[in-house]
Amino acid sequence: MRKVGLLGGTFNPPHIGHLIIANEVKQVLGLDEVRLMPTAIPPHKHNPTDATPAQRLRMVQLAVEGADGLMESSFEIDRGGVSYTYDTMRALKEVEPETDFYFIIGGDMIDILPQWFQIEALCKLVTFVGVQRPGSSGEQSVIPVEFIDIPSIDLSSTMIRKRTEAGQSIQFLVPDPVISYIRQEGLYGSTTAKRRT
Ligand SMILES: Nc1ncnc2c1ncn2[C@@H]1O[C@H](COP(=O)(O)OP(=O)(O)OP(=O)(O)O)[C@@H](O)[C@H]1O
Ligand SMILES: O=C(O)c1ccc[n+]([C@@H]2O[C@H](COP(=O)([O-])O)[C@@H](O)[C@H]2O)c1
Repeated sequence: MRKVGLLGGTFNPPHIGHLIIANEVKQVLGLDEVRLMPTAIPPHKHNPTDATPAQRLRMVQLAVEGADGLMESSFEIDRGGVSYTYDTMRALKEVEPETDFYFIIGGDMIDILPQWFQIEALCKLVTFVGVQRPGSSGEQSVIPVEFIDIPSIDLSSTMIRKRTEAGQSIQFLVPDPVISYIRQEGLYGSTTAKRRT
């Protein structure tokens, strides 16, 4: 059986927290690969209007370029609509019945896991892997989650958007090719921030 990690997210934009989590979990669980999979429409979040699904997918591609064992997945964006993980996993299991999937979630997600669509059936399709996130409650979940100890990273896409909007540097927080893309596309108000990032 192949062991594949999935890090689903909005990735608006991707940041080094995403890459560190994916890489740490891959190493600790001995996964063959981890796929960063941007949602089409996120189920429990405002649908981003500042970056399109195609732009978020492109940023994820640029973020994982050259990273050993990390790759992007366009599976949810290709499907379109609201990206319920249960629907995704049922579809993925049909395409790859011989793969064991490990779905990675940060501490903030663990808190709302019981409210996910078809959560009990979903638990039979994936192993949830939890990583801590500053500001979220510790390693407790009513849903079975395998917790993994990784360096805690106090970073979010919201912080990156705010810094960009304010013309502050996002260097080292976001991979360089993604920073260039953000500028090129004028995302998050970056046209005014150009000289300072
Ligand atoms: N710094 C972090 N530490 C732990 N988990 C994280 C971190 N950043 C993101 N994650 C996890 O990665 C997944 C995808 O996150 P997402 O793309 O929504 O980024 P975000 O930083 O949470 O975005 P936003 O600030 O826009 O809400 C989620 O499971 C989230 O909990
Ligand atoms: O399926 C659900 O009900 C569900 C509810 C909330 C979040 N998720 C998934 O969790 C991942 C992280 O979500 P987000 O909102 O932090 O980008 C992403 O892959 C979402 O599709 C899934």
